[in-house]
Amino acid sequence: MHTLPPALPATLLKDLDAVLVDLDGTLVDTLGDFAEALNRMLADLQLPAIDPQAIEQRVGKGSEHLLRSVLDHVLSLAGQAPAAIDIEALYPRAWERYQHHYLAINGQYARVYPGAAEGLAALRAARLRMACLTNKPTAFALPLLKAKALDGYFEQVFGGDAFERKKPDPLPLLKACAALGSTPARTLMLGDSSNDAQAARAAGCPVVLVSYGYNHGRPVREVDADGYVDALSELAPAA
Ligand SMILES: O=C(O)COP(=O)(O)O
Ligand SMILES: [Mg+2]
Repeated sequence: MHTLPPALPATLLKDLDAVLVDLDGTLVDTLGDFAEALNRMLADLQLPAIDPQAIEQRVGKGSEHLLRSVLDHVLSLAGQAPAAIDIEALYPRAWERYQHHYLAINGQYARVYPGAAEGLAALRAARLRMACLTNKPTAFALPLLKAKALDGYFEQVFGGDAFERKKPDPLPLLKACAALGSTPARTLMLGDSSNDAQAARAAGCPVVLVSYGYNHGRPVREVDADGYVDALSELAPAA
């Protein structure tokens, strides 16, 4: 089992007031939901389907980025030059269809990662204030958290549309810290990708990454962070 590196002091949780928790790839394995909603959307547009593996590498920078990247991928597979104009011409209908399908299946092809609820319970028991901070649209994040019985842990839920910019920009973290009445130095970011880590570093938040999520197809330990865990339950203080 991987243990926390020395860079993550055992006392880290004692030096915190708050925690910001990422959603996709950190709390919930949503790749099945992404695949189902994207492939239903692609079928509506009479475009070829996309493999979950190709989707996984494209998750993390929000739904608008995901959709453009998926359209670009399937158009090039279909032998069509991925001219920006094609994508932009398809985008409004793609977005409308994607939203429709995602909301219809939200959570049905997704599962909470082992140890995630236990980890959140431990953070709550440590009296830390908690917000969910995701690049997923708020309208997708709220029903997903509720469907997976994770909503009760969070005072606030900030989606990718909550602020002017998304992770890896530090702005969402800075605004979420302010909303929780905490300072970045005393607010831990828990995430799964370089987007979470870069945003945290730029905001001045400590950051711990899970090893099992979506990091654009790259090993997560390549990403600069204060620690890595194989399950959020590892954050529970040793008895
Ligand atoms: O929807 C995404 O692109 C990723 O969402 P996340 O920030 O919860 O990982
Ligand atoms: Mg994530």
